[in-house]
Amino acid sequence: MTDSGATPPTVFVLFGASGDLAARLVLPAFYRLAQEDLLPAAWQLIGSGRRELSDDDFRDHVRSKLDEFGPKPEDGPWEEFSQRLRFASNGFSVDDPGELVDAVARAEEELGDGDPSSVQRVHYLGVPPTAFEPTTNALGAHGLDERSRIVFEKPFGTSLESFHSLDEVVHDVYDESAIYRIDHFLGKEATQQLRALRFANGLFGSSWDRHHVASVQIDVPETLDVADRAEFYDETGAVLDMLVTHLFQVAAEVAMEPPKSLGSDDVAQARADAVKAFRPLEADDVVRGQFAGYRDIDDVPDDSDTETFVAARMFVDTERWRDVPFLMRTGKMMAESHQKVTLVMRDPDDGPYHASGTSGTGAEIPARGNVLCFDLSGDGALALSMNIEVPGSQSALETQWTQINLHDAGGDPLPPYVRLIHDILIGDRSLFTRPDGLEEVWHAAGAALDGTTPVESYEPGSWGPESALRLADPVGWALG
Ligand SMILES: NC(=O)C1=CN([C@@H]2O[C@H](COP(=O)(O)OP(=O)(O)OC[C@H]3O[C@@H](n4cnc5c(N)ncnc54)[C@H](OP(=O)(O)O)[C@@H]3O)[C@@H](O)[C@H]2O)C=CC1
Ligand SMILES: O=C1O[C@H](COP(=O)(O)O)[C@@H](O)[C@H](O)[C@H]1O
Repeated sequence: MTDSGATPPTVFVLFGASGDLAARLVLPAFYRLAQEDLLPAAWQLIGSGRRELSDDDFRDHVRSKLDEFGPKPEDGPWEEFSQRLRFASNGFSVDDPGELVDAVARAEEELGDGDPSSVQRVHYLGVPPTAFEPTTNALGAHGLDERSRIVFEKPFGTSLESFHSLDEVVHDVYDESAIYRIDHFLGKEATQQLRALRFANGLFGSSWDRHHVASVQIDVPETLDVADRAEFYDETGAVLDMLVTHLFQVAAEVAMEPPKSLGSDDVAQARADAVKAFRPLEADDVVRGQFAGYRDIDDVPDDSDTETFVAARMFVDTERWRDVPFLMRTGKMMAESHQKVTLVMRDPDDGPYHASGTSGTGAEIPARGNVLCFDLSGDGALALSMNIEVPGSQSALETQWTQINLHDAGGDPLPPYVRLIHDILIGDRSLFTRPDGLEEVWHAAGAALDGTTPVESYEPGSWGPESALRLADPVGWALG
């Protein structure tokens, strides 16, 4: 990890500073960066919001969120950290900049050591997608775009049309090189291991295709509820919140052709090319669901048709992946929480253990016995299952697992938001999405987004609607 001590003094403006994302992910990441000495030598964080808060109110808010979500602040380091927090009230729009312009000017006076224009600005839009365009326009209108990078949360647009409109607005104000579109699943350590495993190991690299892989599964069930962010969630739903964002980007990481290099442009190009090869989803390839009781949540309309679950079967139209289903599934209030990428390997076509084999052992190859699995959650892990002969039996085969936990492999695994915010501060764009890759997402989303598939009910604590199980036939889901 590069020390960002050499980066210029920075004022980091966090729009949506009172929200769920800020509380659970961005503020904890910032605190961790401070503790690991990975922030610029001089910095301030200005929270921005429509409500009226003093700097001290905001500090209390941040402290309470760190107490809740960690890392737990200790008194000394907290004092030092909290002195750098400010809040700019009364929103920020083209017509009314609220307190933000003045707050940024003050921060730059304090940080710039006599030269406020030496201070770099980072604007982080942790607000709902509907606020992306107006906030970007306001940055341009009030001159805060100068010397700045801008960071968008996902989803970047909610349809092909809104993607184009947002992309145009953003490029009117910003050059592409200053734009960082976050998809934090790309920042997970285990997602990056997909590349290492495949390109640094002949065994796996040579098996990474339709001749060896029966199905690719990207499975992110969550036991999590949505009650804390019901208003946002009901406008968004699982397709936009997870499928066409995180799950598609991870699918592109699996499906990509070898990039020319591991440099940021080549990797982003390979990912974008993979998305271009996604075949648009048809109605038969998509199951949407809503958990029973969802409509009883405060802020959810009684007749809401928002999906809290989606499963999709996608094909990637490249020679490498022809006819291999990429199965994706995610939902709230499900039976278990996981974030797994699984390559279910094909059984041998022939040979003594094959059903038509002549070994006479009678041993059957266990279903889904040879599987490569990446656990994206936490610090990440890789696991491989193999069919072995039960010692001494000479006839029975059973499946055994071996696992590597990434935190045992040395190094310093960082949570994705810590890694990505650090990359923004030092200007490394390799783990961020590009407009060419994102535009194709809207074509590939097809029937998942066009409302042609019904929303089926499922029981909280289950694996989603029954019909989602059938999508995975004949291989079946590796989880559940
Ligand atoms: N929560 C999560 O786990 C994740 C969220 N994201 C993305 O982060 C973004 C924010 O999500 P989240 O924090 O959950 O959402 P919230 O609903 O919690 O909204 C964040 C904050 O944005 C402000 N806000 C709300 N509406 C508007 C508006 N129309 N104009 C300006 N500001 C507004 C509010 O602050 P105030 O009232 O003070 O102005 C609110 O507290 C979304 O794009 C989401 O997709 C991405 C990954 C994970
Ligand atoms: O972006 C989102 O991601 C989280 C899951 O990711 P995690 O890394 O925080 O576990 C998901 O719960 C949320 O709905 C979504 O907005």
